[in-house]
Amino acid sequence: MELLAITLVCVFGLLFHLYNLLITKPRKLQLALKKQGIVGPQPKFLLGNILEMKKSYEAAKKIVSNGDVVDSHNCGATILPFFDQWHRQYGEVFMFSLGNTQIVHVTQPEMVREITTCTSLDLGKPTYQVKERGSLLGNGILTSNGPFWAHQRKILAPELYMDKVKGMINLVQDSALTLLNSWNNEIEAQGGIADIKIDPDLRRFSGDVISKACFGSNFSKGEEIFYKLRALQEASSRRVMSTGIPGIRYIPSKNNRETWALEKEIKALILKIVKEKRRSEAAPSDQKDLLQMVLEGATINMNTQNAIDNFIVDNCKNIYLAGYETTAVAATWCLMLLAANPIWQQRVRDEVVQICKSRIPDADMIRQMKQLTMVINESLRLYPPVAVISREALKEMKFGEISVPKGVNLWTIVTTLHTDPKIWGNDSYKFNPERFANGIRGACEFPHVYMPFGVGPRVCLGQNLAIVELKILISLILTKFCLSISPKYVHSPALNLVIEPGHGELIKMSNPVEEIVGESTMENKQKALNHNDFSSSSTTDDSRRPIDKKKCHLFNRHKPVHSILGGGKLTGDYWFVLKMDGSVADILLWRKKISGGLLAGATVIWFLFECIGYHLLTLICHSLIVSLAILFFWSNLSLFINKSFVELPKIELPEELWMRLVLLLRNQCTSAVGIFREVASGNDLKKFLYAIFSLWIVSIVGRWFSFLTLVYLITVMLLTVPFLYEKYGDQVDTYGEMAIKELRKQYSQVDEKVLQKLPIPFIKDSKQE
Ligand code: HEM
Repeated sequence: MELLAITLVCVFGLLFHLYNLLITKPRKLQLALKKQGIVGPQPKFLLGNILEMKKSYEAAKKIVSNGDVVDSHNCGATILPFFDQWHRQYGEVFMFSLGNTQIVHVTQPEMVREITTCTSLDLGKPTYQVKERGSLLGNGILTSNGPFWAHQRKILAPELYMDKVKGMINLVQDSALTLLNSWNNEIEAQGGIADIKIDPDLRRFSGDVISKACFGSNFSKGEEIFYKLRALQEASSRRVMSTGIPGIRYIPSKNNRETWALEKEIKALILKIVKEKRRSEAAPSDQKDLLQMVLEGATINMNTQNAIDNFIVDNCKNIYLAGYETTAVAATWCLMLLAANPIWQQRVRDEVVQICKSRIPDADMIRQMKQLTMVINESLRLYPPVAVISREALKEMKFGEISVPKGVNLWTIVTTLHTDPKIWGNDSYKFNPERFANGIRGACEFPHVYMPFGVGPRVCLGQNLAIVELKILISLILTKFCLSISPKYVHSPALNLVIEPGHGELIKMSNPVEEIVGESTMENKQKALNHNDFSSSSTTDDSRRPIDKKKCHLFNRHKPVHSILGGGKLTGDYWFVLKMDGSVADILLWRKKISGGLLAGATVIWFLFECIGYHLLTLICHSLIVSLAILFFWSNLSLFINKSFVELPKIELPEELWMRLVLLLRNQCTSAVGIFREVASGNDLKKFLYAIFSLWIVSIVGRWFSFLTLVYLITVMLLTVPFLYEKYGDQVDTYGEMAIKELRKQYSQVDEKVLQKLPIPFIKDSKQE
């Protein structure tokens, strides 16, 4: 009897709770809003307006366009079509429901300003997000509220300030070069022009950057986390349209089971990295990565190990998710817009070439890129990765004339605000970066409605890093490739937590020369020729002029000397040697001050050993004696004068540089062995004779000089011949061609009179060929 009574009380209690949750509470909130004149579409029991939204979304998705018609960019009409319709019907402020969650839609500029810049902790991230995306985001910085959020922001923010981001530029450059290298290989493999699906590659790029920024030297392990997070994100976005339906996240459906398994695996992977990091803490490093900051923050105000673990795991996931997908889609849309607008593409390319002058863009250079900034701003206006900024009133609050009851959500639709013709003018759906010529203030009447990175206290923490990534990547891509929209591209923006191309992003990419030759004017062709190679930038300096393909060049070369010497070359497996290859070319062509120093150093060494008769070991010992004596006396003298000990700087040889050197040496040795094999294989008589002749010449020259003099002469030649050849290439080419013709004549005479008469069969074959 007692048991029956308890069961009945429990059942009635549950029913009452459900009635309150599903009917009374939403009705109360709707009534409170209605009283203030806020209306909206009629919600259905349990689902609210979800079915209507789903139907409208599916209908809009069917209207897709191909690459030829990407000239109007109303992506809001495809991804959030119901808002357009409700906006027209109910005005700038209206309400709707997602399940039992009540939402007020706001696009009225003044009210938007009040909401987004509100600093009260009573306005926070919607609580339904924590429930719905708990497995993806946990209670990290993106979803948490109140003092816990403020604590997380305090820990993470300083790590993403501009001065820290400047320290990450190297890793952004490296990741960008890896991407360019892979595209270059693909284009070369397909004969100079290729349709490339850029979005997965761009995700890999931004994931790579975040992995390195987050996990430092452990970044390779971050890759596995990255793939699992992507899968978790896909599983979570499949649930977007069931947002707000109570209890649905507890049902062990296939999707939910997949989500739970991934969540567990990701947690285990992150904690494994943390464990390894703690173990290696015996040798603390000055360079703190983001994970290090999270680890230090986790120990403050946390009582249990589980709370510490959750803090670490949630924030790692949050940074990853906040940073990689958003930046990747931002880059994707920006490249799509540049591919569809060749004039802007060329404008930005010209600017980059002029600023970078054959160097890889750095912090200072990207700061000067005004045209690129305008293009990125316009791209983020038309395709903001984050479509909705949402908040929840955690207590009753007032915005303008409207009193917002506790529990009501406020949604600001970024796509609507970014394309409203009343704010941006009649061309609001067109790509026109010129509108940002005078910055954001000059572009629209209400600058605060431009919010690709949000505004106010919860503004994006990673915007500096994102902009640096975008600028470095896009500037490098434009100087290396020419972009156009592939005919196979289907323009269909889709909402999967971020706004992304629904069918992927296909861009036709080619070496700039080939592309423009095919479809544009001679003037463009000449311009593109100037941009043929990243390292051979277009400048007024005659020594860097582009190669004229019609003219005969020595050894039939069709590339500038700098490029032949390896400058900006993007092939080969060891992409990280690239930067050094570029530097070698710069040094040989006297584009770096070090060239003079090298020549002078080589001359001094040669003079000491060869002319004065100094010995290597003696020189090393004498140098060490002098430097040790100077430092010893200086340390003691400074102690005497300043009364403080002068500590000598700790010198650590950079591991990366040594790796590069060793790899470069290994590559050169491998290619030398390859050439030896090829010549020795007996297939090419001409090559064989060239090799024998060259070695014979070297053996004679070797007899005339000592080894050191020979090395010195080679150094002098390396530092003078390419430089002089680049400067006086035309004259050298003319005389060189004459000399080669003469040599060929002599060779054919020898061939006819001697070689053909020898009874060796392959000589005759080679002649026929
Ligand atoms: C183009 C790239 C990016 C875009 C468009 C973007 C956009 C945004 C937006 C709109 C918000 C604010 C959401 C709101 O107010 O509710 C935000 C927050 C945030 N973003 Fe980004 N983001 C980008 C890149 C990054 C990167 C690279 C990182 C980290 C490395 C990052 C870390 C964060 C964090 C931690 C927050 C939460 C701030 C808080 O709630 O206090 N974002 N982002």
